[in-house]
Amino acid sequence: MAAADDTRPVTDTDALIIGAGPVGLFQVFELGLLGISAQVVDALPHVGGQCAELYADKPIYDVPGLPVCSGRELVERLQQQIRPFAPGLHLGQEVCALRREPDGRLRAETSAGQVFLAKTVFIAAGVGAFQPRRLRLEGADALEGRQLHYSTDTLPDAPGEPLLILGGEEPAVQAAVDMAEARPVTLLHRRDAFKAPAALLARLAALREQGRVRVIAGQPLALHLQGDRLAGLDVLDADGHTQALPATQLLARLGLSPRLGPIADWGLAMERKLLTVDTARFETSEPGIHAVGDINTYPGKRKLLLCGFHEATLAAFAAAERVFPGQPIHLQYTTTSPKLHERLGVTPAVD
Ligand SMILES: Cc1cc2nc3c(=O)[nH]c(=O)nc-3n(C[C@H](O)[C@H](O)[C@H](O)COP(=O)(O)OP(=O)(O)OC[C@H]3O[C@@H](n4cnc5c(N)ncnc54)[C@H](O)[C@@H]3O)c2cc1C
Repeated sequence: MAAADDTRPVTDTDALIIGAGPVGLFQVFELGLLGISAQVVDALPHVGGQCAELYADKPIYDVPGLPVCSGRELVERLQQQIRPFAPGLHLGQEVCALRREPDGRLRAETSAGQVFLAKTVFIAAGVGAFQPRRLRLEGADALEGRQLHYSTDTLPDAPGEPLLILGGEEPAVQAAVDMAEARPVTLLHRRDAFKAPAALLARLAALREQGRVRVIAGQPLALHLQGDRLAGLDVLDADGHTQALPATQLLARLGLSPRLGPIADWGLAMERKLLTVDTARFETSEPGIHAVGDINTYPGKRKLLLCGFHEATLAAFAAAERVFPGQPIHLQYTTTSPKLHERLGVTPAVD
C-alpha cells in the first residue's frame, strides 16, 4: 500500500507496458485494436529496444511482408503503426516496483517517481533495462551526478569549464561535437580511432583542427580527489606511461548494457532469468501480468521478432477479457471491420 502522505500523482490505465522495444510497441497496436489504451515505460530515452540500440543500421530479413529493413526503419514503421492509439510514452525511467493493490489492480512505480495503477500489465522487457556502463574506478560512485555524468542531462551548465569525455563510439563523439560549442573538450579513448557515422567523424576532425577538441589515446586508471571533489584523472597512455589529466567534469559515454534489475524481485515464476508463461494467454504466474518478447520462456520459445509479435496478439486478447469482463471478445479483420477502421482512423476506399 502507498504511504498515507504519498502525494505523487497516479496514472490510471487499462494497460501498462514495461519496455518500448519492438514487441512492446506492437503490444500497443494489438491492444489498441481491441479498444484498450496503454501507457508505455522504457529505461532508455528513446523507443526501439535492441533494434534501435544494438543494430539500428543493420538489415533484418525475416519480418513477414518486409523483405528487408534496418532496425531503425522497423522501429519507425512500428511507431507509425501505433500512432492512431496515441499511447502515453514515459521514457528514460525504469519500472522498479510492481505489486497488487487490495482492489486487484496492479501498482507500478518508476525510478522517476511516476506511479501507475493498471488493470493489466505487459512485461516486454527483452534482455533487461539498458543502463549506461559505469566507470569502474574507486570513488566514482560518490561523484555521480555532481562531477561524473552518464548523460548530458545532469551536466552543469558551466560554459568555459573544461569537460573530459570518455568513450569511442557515436554517443561519445556526438557529445564531444555538441559540447565543443560551449567549452573546451578532451575526448579520451583507448586508441585514436572512433566508431561513428562518417559525417560526425568529419565534424570531429574539423573541431580537432580548430583546437576545440583534443583527443587522447589511453585508458582511465584512477581518479584524483581533493576531499570529496574530483580534481583529475590518471590515464595509462598508448606507450604505457601514466599521465595525470586535470578534470573537474567527466562525461562517461561507455555504452549501454542490459540489466534484468528489479523484475526478478516481483515474485513472478522464472526459469534461467526469464519469465515463464503459458502459450494461450502469455500470462505469468500472476493473473493479469503478461510477459511477451525476449523476456519470456515456454516450450519451443525462439527469441525472434515474429514470435514476440504473435505473443503480443494473444496476450492482448487475454487481457481484453479482464478489461471488459463479461463482454464477448470477437476476432475482427482490419480489412473489413468498420469498428477497427474507426479505431485506426482510416477510411478505406469503397469499390
Ligand atoms: C544484433 C542482433 C540482431 C538481431 N537480428 C534479428 C533478426 O534478424 N530477426 C529477428 O527476428 N530478431 C533479431 N534479433 C532479436 C530481436 O532484436 C529481439 O527478439 C527483439 O528485440 C525483442 O524485442 P523485445 O521488445 O522483447 O525486447 P527489447 O528489444 O530488448 O526491448 C526491451 C526494452 O525494455 C526496456 N526495459 C527492460 N526492463 C525495463 C524496466 N524495468 N523498466 C523500463 N524499461 C525496461 C529496455 O530498456 C528495452 O528498451 C536480433 C538481435 C540482435 C542483438
